[in-house]
Amino acid sequence: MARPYRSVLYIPAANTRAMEKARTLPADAIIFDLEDAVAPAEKLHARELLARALLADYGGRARIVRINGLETEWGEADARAFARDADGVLIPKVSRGASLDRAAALIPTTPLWAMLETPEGMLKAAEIAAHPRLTGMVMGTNDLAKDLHARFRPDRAPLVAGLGLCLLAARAHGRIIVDGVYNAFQDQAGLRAECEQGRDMGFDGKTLIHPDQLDIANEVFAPSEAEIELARRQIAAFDQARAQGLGVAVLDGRIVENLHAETARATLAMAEAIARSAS
Ligand SMILES: CC(C)(COP(=O)(O)OP(=O)(O)OC[C@H]1O[C@@H](n2cnc3c(N)ncnc32)[C@H](O)[C@@H]1OP(=O)(O)O)[C@@H](O)C(=O)NCCC(=O)NCCSC(=O)C[C@H](O)C(=O)O
Ligand SMILES: [Mg+2]
Repeated sequence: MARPYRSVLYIPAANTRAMEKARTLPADAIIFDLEDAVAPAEKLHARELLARALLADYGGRARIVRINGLETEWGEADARAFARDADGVLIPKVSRGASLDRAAALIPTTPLWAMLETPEGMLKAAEIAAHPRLTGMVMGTNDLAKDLHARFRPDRAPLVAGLGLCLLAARAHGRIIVDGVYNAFQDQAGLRAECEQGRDMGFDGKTLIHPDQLDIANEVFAPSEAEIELARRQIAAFDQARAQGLGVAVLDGRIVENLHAETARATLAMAEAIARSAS
């Protein structure tokens, strides 16, 4: 069944106030971060705080834990601590498919997610996406820009090749894929433009760093009323054509074929999933 990942909010696991607040925020998913948002001196404390926080009710929000890399002194214990109590475990800086094998052994049943944020990860996106235990992919555009020596630009031109490779890989293997963060969390117009770019490329949603970014991501990544109405009309027109023994319908001067009807049905399924998650 379709599940929305329009808005995926990072929360530093050392921040108890933010973890509590997130229980009422309109996020489709939360990433509780033990990695880059937690200082080394706080790592063990953050792990304890997060274990306690996850006992609380987060409603329908997917609870994903970003652990420290398995090559670090904290990663393996993080993995063991959250192998059962999260809805997903997110492994940072995954650069090849085999990097997920160790995580898969430590975390036998909980869905695995991978951060795609290194140049090697872009080049190996297909083998990462093909890993049988993988559920979703998250773009780490800050780390990627750093490793590429790229500059931040509104059109994200330096990152587009990597974003595209990861999208191709995710779609080829049926994985969820969520775009990277927009750092200037008070710049609503810039966030909207970047969400629209990500949506148009094909991402399921955007990772976010501040509650003020939630409404824009939820709006941009949801089907609009006009899209829902068009989808209903496309399905009706196609069904009618089929009933007449035709393979193609024409609606508003455009063809509607089976593939368009499939997209229309996916649009309606997502709209229903969003409505369910809001109720
Ligand atoms: C960016 C922030 C440090 C700003 O924090 P702050 O100054 O406290 O913000 P506000 O005063 O405006 O906060 C208002 C209220 O909202 C709550 N809050 C703030 N942020 C969050 C959040 N992320 N989730 C839930 N709630 C949040 C505050 O507690 C205030 O509540 P109240 O007391 O009721 O008024 C801060 O937003 C922050 O730390 N954001 C997350 C940063 C983070 O997680 N970074 C790591 C992930 S990004 C990354 O690593 C990407 C990737 O790997 C890559 O390579 O690109
Ligand atoms: Mg990163």
